[in-house]
Amino acid sequence: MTTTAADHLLRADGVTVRFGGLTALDDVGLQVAPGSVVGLIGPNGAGKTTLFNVLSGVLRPTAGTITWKGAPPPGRRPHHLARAGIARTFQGLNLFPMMTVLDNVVAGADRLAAGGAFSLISGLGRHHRDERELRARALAALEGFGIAEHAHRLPGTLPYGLQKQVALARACVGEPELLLLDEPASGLSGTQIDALAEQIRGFSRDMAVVLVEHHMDLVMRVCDRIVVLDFGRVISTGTPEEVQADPLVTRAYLGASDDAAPGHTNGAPR
Ligand SMILES: Nc1ncnc2c1ncn2[C@@H]1O[C@H](COP(=O)(O)OP(=O)(O)OP(=O)(O)O)[C@@H](O)[C@H]1O
Repeated sequence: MTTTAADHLLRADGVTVRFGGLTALDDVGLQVAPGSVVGLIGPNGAGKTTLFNVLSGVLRPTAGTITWKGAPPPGRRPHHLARAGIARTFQGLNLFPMMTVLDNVVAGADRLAAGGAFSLISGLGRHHRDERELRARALAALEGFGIAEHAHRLPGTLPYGLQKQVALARACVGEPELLLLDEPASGLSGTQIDALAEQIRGFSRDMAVVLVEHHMDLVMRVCDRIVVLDFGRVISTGTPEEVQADPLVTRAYLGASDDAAPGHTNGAPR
C-alpha cells in the first residue's frame, strides 16, 4: 500500500541536530500514523531525547523538517503545539507544586478554553461557562484515571505513581491527537508499569502516541512500530518483532550494559 503525507499525523524528514561539533541527530526520518504507538529506543546518548525535543517543539533542528498533518507545525511554543492537538509529558513530571491536582489538569485543557486555561485559574479574563466546562472535563479526566479523590490535594502530597497519573491526565484532558510520552515508566513498580501498558494501548483508540522509554518490556508490549537510534542515526524501524530480530539493533546494544538491551526488561530488544 502506498502512503501519502495525509496518512501521517506527524513526520520528521532529514532531521539533523548539531550541538557545536557534536551531531546528536543525523538525517533522521520518522512517521506517526493516527492511532499508532511509536517507540523511540536506542542506547544511552543515541539521540532519543534530542529527537523528542524536536518533535515536541522544544528544539529547532539544525536541518530537516517536521510536518503536522502535512503542513509545518503551527508554531514552536508548547502552547502552539497544544492548541494544534499535540500534548506531552515530561521526565520530571513538571506539575505545578502550588496548584491542586485539579488545577494542574485544568491547565492541560488550555486548547479547549476560549480565553486559555490560565486565565480561568488566575481569574483574569474569566469566562464562567468555560470555567465550569473545563473543571468538569478535568474532573472527568481525573475520574478516568481513577484519581478524582485527590483532586483538591497538592501533587507533592501524593505518591510518585499517582503524580505520574496526574501528569498523564493533564496531557490527555485536552483530547490531543498526538501524545508524546517521555519515559513514562521511570520510577514505577512492575505492577504500575503493567497498568501503564494497558493505559497506553487504551490511549491509541483516540490518539497517536510517541514513546521514549528505556523499559524495553513496556516498549515491546505497547508499540506498533519502533524506531531505533544509534549515534544519532536511525539504524532500524519496524514492528517490535522486526526490531528485535535485527542484528544491527543487537549490535548497537552490545556495548550497553545487559539491563539496557532490548531482550531485557529494562534494556535492548531480544
Ligand atoms: N544541549 C546539549 N548540548 C550538547 N550536547 C548535547 C546536548 N543535548 C544532548 N547532547 C548530546 O547529544 C547526544 C544525544 O543525547 P540525547 O540526550 O538525545 O541521547 P539519549 O538517547 O536521550 O540518551 P539517554 O538514553 O542517555 O537519555 C549525546 O552525545 C549528548 O551528550
